[in-house]
Amino acid sequence: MTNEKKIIFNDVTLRDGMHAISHQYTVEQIAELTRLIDESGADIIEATHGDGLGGSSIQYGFSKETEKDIITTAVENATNAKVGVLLIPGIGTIHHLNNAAEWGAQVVRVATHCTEADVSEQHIKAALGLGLDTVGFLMMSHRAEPEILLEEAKKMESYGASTIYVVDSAGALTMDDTRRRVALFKENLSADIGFHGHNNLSLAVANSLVALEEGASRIDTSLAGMGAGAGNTATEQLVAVMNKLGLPHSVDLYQAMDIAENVVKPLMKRPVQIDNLSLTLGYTGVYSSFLLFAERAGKEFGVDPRDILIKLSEMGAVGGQEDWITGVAQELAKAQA
Ligand SMILES: CC[C@H](O)CC(=O)C(=O)O
Ligand SMILES: [Mn+2]
Repeated sequence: MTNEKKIIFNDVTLRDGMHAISHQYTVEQIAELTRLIDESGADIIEATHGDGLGGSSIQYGFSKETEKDIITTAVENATNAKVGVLLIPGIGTIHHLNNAAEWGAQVVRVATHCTEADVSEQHIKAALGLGLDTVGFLMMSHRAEPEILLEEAKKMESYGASTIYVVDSAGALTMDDTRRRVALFKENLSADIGFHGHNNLSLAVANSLVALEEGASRIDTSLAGMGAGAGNTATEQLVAVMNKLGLPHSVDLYQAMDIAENVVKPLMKRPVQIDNLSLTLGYTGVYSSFLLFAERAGKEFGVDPRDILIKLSEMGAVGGQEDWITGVAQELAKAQA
């Protein structure tokens, strides 16, 4: 690998990690984690509801703290790292974005389904107008062939995004799938490239390394993998491998290990791990954040949550369609009876 430029670490423990605890971080936990993640050397700390700005709702689950408290707490406790937010157009609006910038957020990732980049135009332009580091985030990237994904990435680049992400929301990409997508971006975009992985098929670290090999310069990680499904690329694991490979970055391995072990793992109510359900997410290509919803619906209606996920995959469910889950569980229960 020939990366000479420092790889930017975008920590998502306080955003994707929200999914794993149904968005229940307290301001005290956000303050402590921000301080520790900042001290460990991460470059960007993303902090919002798991579904981004405006996500706290009956549809996605209410967060414990207000959006303002989440963002301002992160901003007040980050000394070196920039604080970032996620914005899914339609869930969050430009009004939310204006607030986030006023509260001190410096990075925004405008996230769309991988074939819907056109809905990001006004949000990307608004973010640029606010002077934010503006990133395009193509969710469920496994659902678009590399050439189609590139066309969508080009749209985000044309709107002004300076970094574009391949996002493996379902943890469904194989290493070759990742390589083809990132390599095509590298050949055809002038924007920087990022990769966001989930570990449902146990490939998050491997896919992140492949992305780095192909020229990605930003990488998403979370401590102990704290994130949706089987979690994200675990910071401490990726750092250990990058150190062995001599890849440049600024995260301290022991600090990352200690925060993961002593602070983040004790917060997990349900272990963030590869189990039958999270493996099914990766295997069938279903949104990682559907895990807890499917598990709950399975219990409520007496059906195997794997069957719920398989049905959602057949239906082509995308992020934001959490409301389908109860209906699917009900139908399966009826068919079973
Ligand atoms: C629902 C938003 C989602 O969690 C964004 C993300 O991290 C992903 O698509 O993986
Ligand atoms: Mn994610």
